Amino acid sequence: MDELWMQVSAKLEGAVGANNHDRWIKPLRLTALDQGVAAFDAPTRFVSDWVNRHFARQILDGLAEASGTRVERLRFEIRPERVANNPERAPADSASRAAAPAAVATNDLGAPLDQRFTFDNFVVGKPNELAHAAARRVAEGERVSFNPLFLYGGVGLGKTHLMHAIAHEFQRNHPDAKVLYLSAEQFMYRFIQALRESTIMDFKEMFRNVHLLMVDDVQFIAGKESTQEEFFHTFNALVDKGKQIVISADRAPGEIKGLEERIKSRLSCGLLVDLHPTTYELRLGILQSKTDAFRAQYPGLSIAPGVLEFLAHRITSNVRVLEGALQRLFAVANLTHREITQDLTQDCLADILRASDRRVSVEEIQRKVADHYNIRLSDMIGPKRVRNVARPRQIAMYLSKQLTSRSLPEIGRRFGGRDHTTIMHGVRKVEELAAGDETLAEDLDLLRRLLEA
Ligand SMILES: Nc1ncnc2c1ncn2[C@@H]1O[C@H](COP(=O)(O)OP(=O)(O)OP(=O)(O)O)[C@@H](O)[C@H]1O
Repeated sequence: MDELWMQVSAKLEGAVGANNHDRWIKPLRLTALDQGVAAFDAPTRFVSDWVNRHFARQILDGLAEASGTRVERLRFEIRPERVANNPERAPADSASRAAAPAAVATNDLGAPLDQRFTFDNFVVGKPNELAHAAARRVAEGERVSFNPLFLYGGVGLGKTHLMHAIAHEFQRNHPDAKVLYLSAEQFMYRFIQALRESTIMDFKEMFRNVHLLMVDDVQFIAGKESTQEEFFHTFNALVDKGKQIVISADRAPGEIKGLEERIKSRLSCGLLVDLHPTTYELRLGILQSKTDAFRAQYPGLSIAPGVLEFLAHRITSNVRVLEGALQRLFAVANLTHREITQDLTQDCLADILRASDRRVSVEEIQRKVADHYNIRLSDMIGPKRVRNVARPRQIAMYLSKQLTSRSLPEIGRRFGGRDHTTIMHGVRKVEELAAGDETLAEDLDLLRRLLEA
């Protein structure tokens, strides 16, 4: 059984992510597989219920595939003494953290905190500077100046990252304080569990004894009346005691439909800060910082000039997608022992790039570049080879390759029917020159921004 489970568990890591895997799958032990029922030992009821709700399908499929038999049901027995890695008892000492840098339970009452989500790893720019400053202030924990701090903004813009950073820093400044970070979904789940098990008093006490409560994705409780009621009381009790609360949501309290008015108004009492969509500069900063981290992980990999700028320009949806793109790029380059070039980037990220295609046209690029260098638009496609015409033309070729998803032959056709090798030569030439020529690099940056606007 152990061997079978090891095999399935390893596969599940890819499907559910390392954090979930560490927290929920690893603590389970498969004890029997009989007549379509898989029996497990689990450390707590909370873990088994969570697994049942969130990962049952993947576990059933994984077991069926690995065992070659039909598996239809999961059964759990709560045996904390029999499972090796009980997350609820995970030690929070620094040695164990060093061994598992990605996820660890410093936050033993709530969800695990990601060790990578710190203030040091958070890149600050115009769109998030206010949120970052407010988060820093709360993390000092000196006095409660605004309660709650309400962070909101679109998907993948860093709300969770900032909340974890606050939790880490607050705990560092106040080692004895109880910090509780959890998602609104977990809040609801724990509340229902407490009702079911008649442990509501314990539940209330647990929440009311924390020094810092952080609830992520609060929009989740919209429309869930009794959870809202309980949340409201917890919230008031903590505010009355002068304890800090941090909340995040995908939109401002007033815009969350299905949220009671009194909760909206309570949530709006403190400081509301908005994480704005990223700018080109912030995206580039984040990419540079993540690249430094990846370099440590993949020593020896090199990245050609212009690739990060290309990604920052083209992937504008959110930071999670940007990060995923870079991660994929490093993994592929590592596996294939290749340098990360523009070509590799376009091959390996074709799907992501297509999805966030900015639809800048080659014609528009030619027009802007011709204006910038004061040459005629017709020279872009004409045959002139003098330097003051040929160089801007190569720059336009380079930008066309960077900013559009056109292939080299397609770009060639738009430059007066030139061959794709001529375009490739132009692109390479500009890459080489930009690496050593600051004025050219600045020109490219400016043109990119003009085209992005
Ligand atoms: N300014 C930043 N600097 C560094 N990394 C960032 C920044 N903003 C976001 N990230 C990274 O982007 C990813 C997504 O961020 P996070 O999970 O905090 O987003 P979110 O706003 O909570 O999104 P969701 O609404 O989906 O929960 C994380 O890996 C995070 O580290």
